[in-house]
This record gives sequence, C-alpha cells and structure tokens, in this order.
Amino acid sequence: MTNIHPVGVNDRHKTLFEGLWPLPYGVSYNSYIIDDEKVALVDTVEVDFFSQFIDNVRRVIGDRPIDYIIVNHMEPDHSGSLALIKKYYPDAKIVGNKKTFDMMRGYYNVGNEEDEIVEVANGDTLSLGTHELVFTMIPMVHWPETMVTLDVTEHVLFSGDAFGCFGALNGAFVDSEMNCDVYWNEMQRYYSNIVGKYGVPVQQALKKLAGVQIDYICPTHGPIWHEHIARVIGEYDRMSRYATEPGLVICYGSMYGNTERAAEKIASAASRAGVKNIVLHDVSRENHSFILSDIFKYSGLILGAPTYNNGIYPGMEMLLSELAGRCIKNHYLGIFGSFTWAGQAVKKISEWNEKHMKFELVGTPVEIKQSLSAETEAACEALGKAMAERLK
Ligand SMILES: Cc1cc2nc3c(=O)[nH]c(=O)nc-3n(C[C@H](O)[C@H](O)[C@H](O)COP(=O)(O)O)c2cc1C
Repeated sequence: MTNIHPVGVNDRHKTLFEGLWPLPYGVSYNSYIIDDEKVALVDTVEVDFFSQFIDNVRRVIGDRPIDYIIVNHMEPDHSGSLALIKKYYPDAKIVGNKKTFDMMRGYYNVGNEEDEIVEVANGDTLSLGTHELVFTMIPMVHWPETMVTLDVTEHVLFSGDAFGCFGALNGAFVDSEMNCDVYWNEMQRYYSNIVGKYGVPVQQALKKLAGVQIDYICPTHGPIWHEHIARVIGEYDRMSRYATEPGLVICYGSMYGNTERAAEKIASAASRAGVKNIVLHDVSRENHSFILSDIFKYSGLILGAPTYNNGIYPGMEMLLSELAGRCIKNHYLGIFGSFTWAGQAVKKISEWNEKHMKFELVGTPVEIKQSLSAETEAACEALGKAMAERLK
C-alpha cells in the first residue's frame, strides 16, 4: 500500500467495550489517510484519543488540508472525533450516505450544510487523483448506515467494523508483520457479541464483495489484513452462516453447588463418550462474551439453572436473552435444572427453546430436587452420553 497511512490509536485503558465486553488485549480504533492529490481521511477514532489522533494525522500530511472525511460507520468509537476534526479542517467535505448524515447531525450537529457533505449511494465513485474510490452499502453490518470504501487503484478495502477484531496493535499494523495468534479468538468474540445477530446481512455483504480483487483489508479494529485475507473472509463467512464444529458448551448457574455438580457429571459422561472439546461456563462468574463466543463455535449446548423465585436463575435468564437476541442456529440442546420445592427452570428453558431458538432437543431434561440422587446422577450421565452420540 503506497500513500495509505494508518493514523488510528490503541485503547489499553477501557476495561469493558460498550460497557459489556472485557478487553484483555485492548482494542484499536483504526483510521487511515489516503494521501493523493486530494487527501482523504477514512473514519476517525473515539474522541478521548483526539490529541493523539490529530498528531498522527499531522505527521502524515503536515500542513496540508484534508479534502474528504469518509465515514463508513457512525458508531461513536469511529465517528467520535468528527466534530473536532471538522474544527481543525473546516473545509473538509464529509462523505457518507443518506443514513450517515441523519446520525451525524443527531450525534454531533455536524453535516448540516449542503456544501460540506458529499452524499453517496451504492456504486458511487470518488476520485482523489490517482486513487479511485467506490462505495458499497452493506446495511446492518451491523448498523443501518454501514458502508465500505474500495480503493480500486490499490485494491484496498476500507471495511469499517467488518473483518475487525478486539486486540490493540503492538507496533506493526499489517498482519504479515506480526504474530496474529491472539487476534483469531478475539475476532470470534468480537463477531459473536457485536455482529452476531446479523448473519444474513453479513452474507449479503460477502456476496457483494465476491469476485472483487482485494489485496488489503483495512478494518476499523485490529490488524490490516494482507497475508490472511482468505482466512479472514472465511472466518466471517463461517460465523455468519452460524456454522459450528463438534464440541460441547455446558453453561450453568449455581448458588450452593448442586447444579454445578450436575454439570460436572454431564461433562464427564460426555468426555467418556468421546467428546474432546468440552467447555464449562459458570454464568455468574464469567463474562458472557466468552460464553457466547464458545457457543457460536461449538454445536452442542447444555444449559442448567436453579429455579429462582419461581423463574430461572438470573445469570441464566440473561444468557437466554442474549442467545435469543443473536439468532443463533445449528445447535443441539440439552437441559437440566434444580429446585427445592417447585421446579420452574427446566420448563422455562424448554419454553425459551420452543419460542426462540428451535434447537434440536437431545436426551431427556434432568430435574434435580435439592441435591443429586442416584437417579438424577444417572440421568445426568445419560444426558451427557446422548449429547456425545448426537455430536458424532
Ligand atoms: C433467592 C432464592 C429463590 C429461590 N426460589 C425458588 C423457587 O421459586 N422454587 C424452588 O423450588 N426453589 C427455589 N429456590 C431454591 C433453589 O432453586 C435451590 O437452592 C437450587 O436449585 C439448588 O441449586 P444450587 O445448589 O446449584 O444453587 C430458591 C433459592 C433462592 C436462594
């Protein structure tokens, strides 16, 4: 990539992205300068990082002005610096689509004047001199206004949040110059939690980009993809098709250990029956982003919860709602639960499945009264074994 320069920033301060998802490796907010006869800035960064951002921009263009600010995505971690950058470069024209500007005016009171915006539609082009840009709308990946910008001169795709991942950048920008191990899991977790609901629009976007020559993908989070483009597109294709691999995730809530003991029995039976990929998650202790990421990956899911105030234990109730909100498909489901005087958890998890998920039910749901008995222990083992058989 000649004359395309990363000017984004790393955020190693934030503990929870969107107030929800932990960032053990940080996150980057990527922005790019295309330095041509006309200078274009592609997306900006979260406003807290503005001083570093403007410094990065000036190191590239010095005293030259920015001609265009291209806004692929309006989420504030990328659009947050718009109002300030416009103060520094008041003559820059903002490039976006119809939906972009409605959000921009509402968030920042920017883009009100007709002569400061360039409204583009699908397939529209913009010339910067040598670099020719084409805009493609990819609505609902993962907001309504999302679009991508393709530099057809250098075959560079500025993809917004698509193909992005958690994980700050540690020196290098391009995948071929770094060890990418950490980013693959973080891509799965980013996708599962943030984009996961929108499998159909992601598939539509991938179809629009099929056959297009792309030598570099410049997303708004994580590395620039060059060496691993095929793998990255493959990962997004797999995840958006809700494709799974054989493996079992057992999620449970437990106050006094009885439901947890049942989860352990189920896991050991599944393991003895040959399942190698088994993950147990305590819904109260673990951040759900890791749980959702594993559920996206593996085809087997067994959920267990205590009955709580005539309903489901809160941590599990939250997980059920998160799963329903992500339209996850292609799973086998097992159910267990516990109670002391009148069981509700198993019934309510079954109702949730019938109403929202329609996963294939495997084995017989197990209801444990107070603590495991010889009978319920055998039922847990049968459930683990039945799931193992189904995963073969
Ligand atoms: C706040 C609270 C509410 C509960 N509500 C119910 C209930 O409505 N019906 C019931 O049968 N058991 C109820 N229980 C009992 C739990 O379901 C029981 O302790 C639990 O299933 C045992 O599993 P655990 O050892 O894994 O926590 C309640 C327990 C607590 C602490």
